[in-house]
Formats: sequence, C-alpha cells, structure tokens
Amino acid sequence: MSNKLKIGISIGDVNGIGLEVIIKTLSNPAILNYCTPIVYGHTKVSSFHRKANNLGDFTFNVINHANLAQPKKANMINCWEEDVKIELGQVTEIGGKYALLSLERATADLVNGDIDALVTAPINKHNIQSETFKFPGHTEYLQEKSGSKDVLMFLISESLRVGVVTGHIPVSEVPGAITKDKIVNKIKLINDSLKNDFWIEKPKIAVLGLNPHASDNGLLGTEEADIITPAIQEAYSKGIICFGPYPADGFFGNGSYKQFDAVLAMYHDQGLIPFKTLAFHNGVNYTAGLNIVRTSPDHGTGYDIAGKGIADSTSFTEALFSAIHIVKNRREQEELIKNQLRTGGKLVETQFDIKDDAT
Ligand SMILES: NC(=O)C1=CN([C@@H]2O[C@H](COP(=O)(O)OP(=O)(O)OC[C@H]3O[C@@H](n4cnc5c(N)ncnc54)[C@H](O)[C@@H]3O)[C@@H](O)[C@H]2O)C=CC1
Ligand SMILES: NCC(=O)COP(=O)(O)O
Repeated sequence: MSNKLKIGISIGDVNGIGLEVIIKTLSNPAILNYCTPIVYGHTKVSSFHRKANNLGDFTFNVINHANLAQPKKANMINCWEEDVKIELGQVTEIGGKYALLSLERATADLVNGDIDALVTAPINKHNIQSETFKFPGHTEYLQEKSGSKDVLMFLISESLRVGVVTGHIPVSEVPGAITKDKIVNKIKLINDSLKNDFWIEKPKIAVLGLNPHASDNGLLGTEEADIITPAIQEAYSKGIICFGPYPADGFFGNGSYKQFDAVLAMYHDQGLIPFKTLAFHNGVNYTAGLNIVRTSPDHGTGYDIAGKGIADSTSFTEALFSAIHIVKNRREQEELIKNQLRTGGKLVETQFDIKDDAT
C-alpha cells in the first residue's frame, strides 16, 4: 500500500482556466512522487480542456471512489454522467452547477477522511450560488462543512504571508465588522498556523491599521485606539509576539513586511492587493484554522484567457505542494506532541525556549 498523501482536487468553473492549470500541473510526472492526486470532475470535461489548450495526450485513471485511487497515476472521479456544455470564458449557470458538484463530492471525501487535503480550482462566486451553496466563497463553505469555529483567509508565499480580519464582505460593512475579539482570534489563528502548519517556533506578526496612516493618533479615525491596539495588547499578553497597528500604505512598499512572519490586514483588498502585487505568480490561498487542509491558487477563473493555453500553472502547483507540506507538518507535530517527554506534567522545552527564558 502506498503511503503517499491523497490530494483531492476540485475543478472549479468549467468555463475558466481551472482544468488547464490542473492538467499542466499533473502532466509533470515528478508530482506523482509526492502525492496521489484525485480530481473530482469528469474525463469528458477534462478532455475538452486538454484539446482546447493543446495539452498533449495526458490521461486520467478513472475511479469510483477515493479508496481506489492508484498511486503513480493521476486519478479522476467522474462526478456526473451527462455531457456538459462548456463555453470558455463565459459566465453561465452550467459553469456554476458543475463547479459545485465537483466541490461537494470532494468536500464530502475530505470531511470523511477519504482524502488527506483538498486543492480547489477557482469558482465564480456568483454563478455557483444555489439552494445548497449560499456562501461568498470556499472559505466560508469549508468552515461550515468542517464544523470549524473560526477560519482565516491566509495568503502565503515564500516571501510574504497575509491574513485578513474580514473577508468576503462589502467594504461599507468593514468598520462595523472589526471587533477586538475578532482581531485577537485572527492573530491567534495566524500564530497557531505559523507554528503548526509552517513550523515557525516563535512567529512575529504585524497588524495593520484600518484608517489612513493608522489614524495619526486619532486624527483620522478611532478604530486604532479603541479596537486594534487593545486587541494587539491582549494577544501580546497571551504570549503572541505581535506588533502594530502599522500604517498600511507604506508597509509593503518600504519592505517592513520582511521583518515579520505574517501580516494581519483589516480587510480583503488591504491585504490581497499587496500580496498579489508581490506574489501573484506563485502565491497560494490557504484556509487556516480548519481541522482539514485546503489550499487554492491565488488567482480566479481567468475567463479572459480560458482556452488559450497561456494560463500560468505555478500558483496551482504551489497550492498542491503547500497542501502536502501542511498535512505533513501537522502530522509530524501531532506525533511529536504525543511522544513528548514530560516532567511533572510540564512539557519539556526545547533548547531555544530554555535559552530565551535565561535572557
Ligand atoms: N478561490 C477562488 O475560487 C477565487 C475565485 N475568484 C473568482 O474568479 C472570477 C474572476 O476574477 P478576476 O478578478 O477576474 O481575477 P482572475 O485572477 O481570474 O483574473 C485577473 C487577471 O489575472 C489573469 N490571470 C489569472 N490567473 C492567471 C494565470 N494562472 N496565468 C496567467 N494569468 C492569469 C487573468 O487573465 C486576468 O487578466 C471572479 O468570479 C472571482 O470571484 C477570484 C479569486 C479566487
Ligand atoms: N481572493 C481570494 C478569494 O477570493 C478567496 O476565495 P475562496 O477561497 O474563499 O473561494
């Protein structure tokens, strides 16, 4: 039996670039040395994308259940029977319907433990809405399906990690949605993720302000003094190394972000614009705080380039490898904690903790 991780892949909007970046990634045979991929979709839909994008003679091994996935092969579970009308680059009801069928089947297998992690190709958040999907994105959907209390949209790359306090909500609702407790929880989620998922022993976290120039001592707003600073102080008092609030405008341009392991932004575009500017090519969208592992590329459906064969698959490939790394890190961490030596009920500290305590 293979001990390779089984990584589920949902295909996203069938009219977008999802299947193109999936096939490009899985066409590299070296991938199969690291995991057993299982794509949730249909071979006819994938053949359409393979031909439209001139992707050679790549084929999938068709299976009925994740338990039957063959190591050393790219596996496909056919999630429906009928033919699907694909209209590349168009926003259609059909695009949303089959994106959802793929996501639902993959999520069920993820939650049941039949796959070790899920990598999602991009959906259109509008056409996927239906009786069974009333969520602004995968993040909120997976939070509910996995029964997780809180969740963090966490964009990760080699040089930068950015989380957001508020995610998919209108900008007009952002100030009202920012509370001290919410910020403290998000700081904690970042801290836990950096430790457990990325093995950073003593993470340093930067927190951005909400207002221009982080309000300039209250001249330009009150949220920094009333909400954000008390939240940083509370998280710090709980042992989390966090600083701020920093004015957001210059924080990335002047390179300040390089002094931290992660940055917490107050809202979606405040964090994602600098992230995508600096790391669009290889950035990964990771949903931290779940008891399951889900990653995705940092881009969307790419309708304007669908079917042209020019989509860059680097971000998808990175998403696949990040999922593998995170699952392995979490499992190794659990194993270490299980086996950790104890002295009188106290966890034996590492040499770094002991050295730090002495200073
Ligand atoms: N995780 C998800 O499911 C996400 C879904 N979306 C959805 O995608 C749809 C389109 O969103 P947009 O804002 O247009 O963002 P987008 O990322 O799809 O496209 C923005 C620009 O980047 C280019 N681009 C995107 N991916 C690329 C790649 N792999 N290689 C080369 N160029 C690439 C596109 O051609 C386009 O010019 C929306 O419905 C949005 O909600 C957006 C982000 C994440
Ligand atoms: N731009 C990031 C984003 O929209 C994340 O969406 P989702 O992963 O929650 O679907």
